Amino acid sequence: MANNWFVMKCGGSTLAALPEPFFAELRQLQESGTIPVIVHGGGPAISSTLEKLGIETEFVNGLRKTNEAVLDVVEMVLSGQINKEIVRKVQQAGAKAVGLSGVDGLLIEAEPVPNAHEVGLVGNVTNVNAGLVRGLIDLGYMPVIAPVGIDARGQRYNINADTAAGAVASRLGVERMIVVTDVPGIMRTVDGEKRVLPQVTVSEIDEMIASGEIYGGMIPKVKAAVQCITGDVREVVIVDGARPGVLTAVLGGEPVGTRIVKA
Ligand SMILES: Nc1ncnc2c1ncn2[C@@H]1O[C@H](COP(=O)(O)OP(=O)(O)O)[C@@H](O)[C@H]1O
Ligand SMILES: CC(=O)N[C@@H](CCC(=O)OP(=O)(O)O)C(=O)O
Repeated sequence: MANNWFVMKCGGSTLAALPEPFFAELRQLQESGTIPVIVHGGGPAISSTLEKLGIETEFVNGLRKTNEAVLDVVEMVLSGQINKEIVRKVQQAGAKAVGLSGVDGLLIEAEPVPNAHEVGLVGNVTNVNAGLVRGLIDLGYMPVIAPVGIDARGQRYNINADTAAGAVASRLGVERMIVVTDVPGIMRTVDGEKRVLPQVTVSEIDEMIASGEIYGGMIPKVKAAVQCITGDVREVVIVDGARPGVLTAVLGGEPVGTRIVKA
C-alpha cells in the first residue's frame, strides 16, 4: 500500500532557496524505502515571466485569474522550467526522479472551480491516476508533479499547488502530507511575540482565518490540509524547507513546524 509514501508540496516561495542537503535527504529517504511524491508550485516564477511578457496577472482569493494566454505561461513555467529544475536537483543528489504534469497520462483530471466565472481556467481535481504514480515508484523513480490538470475534452486547467497536493495525498491514500514553505509553520502573535503553533485543529484554523491571523498564501494550504485530513490522511505538517533535516524530523515524529490534525 501507500503507507511508506508521503506527499511533499514544495512552494514557489522556497524552491530556489532549498539547500543541497534537502535534496540529499530526499535521496536518503528514497533509498530507505520512504518514498516522496513531490507536488510543486512556482507562483513567483509564473508572475515574473508574465510580467516580462507584459501579460497582466491578478489573484482572486488566492487563485490566479487564468485565461488561455496566462495558461500557456503557467504550463511553460510549471511543467517546463520549475519541474525540470527540481528533477535536475534531485538527480544531482543521486536520486532517481521523473517529472510530469497533471496532463501526462491523465495524472490529474480536473474540472472548473465553482467560481470559474471570476477566475477563468482554474481547476479542482476530480481524479488522480494513482496507478501511474505507483508504476513510477515501482520502477524506482520519485514522481515530481506540476499542478496543471486536464479534463476529458483536453482542456487544461491551472490548479493551485496546495490544492493539487492535497488531492494527490488523499487519492494516493498516504498518511502524511508535508507542506514545505518559507515560514517555520503557522504563526500566531501571543503577548506581542510571534510564535509557531506546534499543532492546530480544524476549528482553530477556521477561527484564525476568520480573525485574519491566517491570510494570503497560507489560506489555500490550510484549506487543502483540512480537506485531506477529513479523509485517510492522518496529518499535514507545514514546515520551513531551509531547516536542516526537516523531512527526517517530521517523519520521525519530532515536533517541527505545525501539525494539522483532525481534532
Ligand atoms: N498565520 C500565518 N503563519 C505563517 N505564515 C502566514 C500566516 N498567514 C499568512 N501567512 C503567509 O503565508 C506565506 C506562505 O504562503 P505562500 O507565500 O503562498 O507560500 P508557497 O509559495 O510556499 O505556497 C508566508 O510567507 C506568510 O506570509
Ligand atoms: C490557480 C493558481 O493560483 N495557480 C497557481 C499555481 C502555482 C502555485 O500554486 O504555486 P505556489 O505554491 O508557489 O503558490 C498560480 O498560478 O500561481
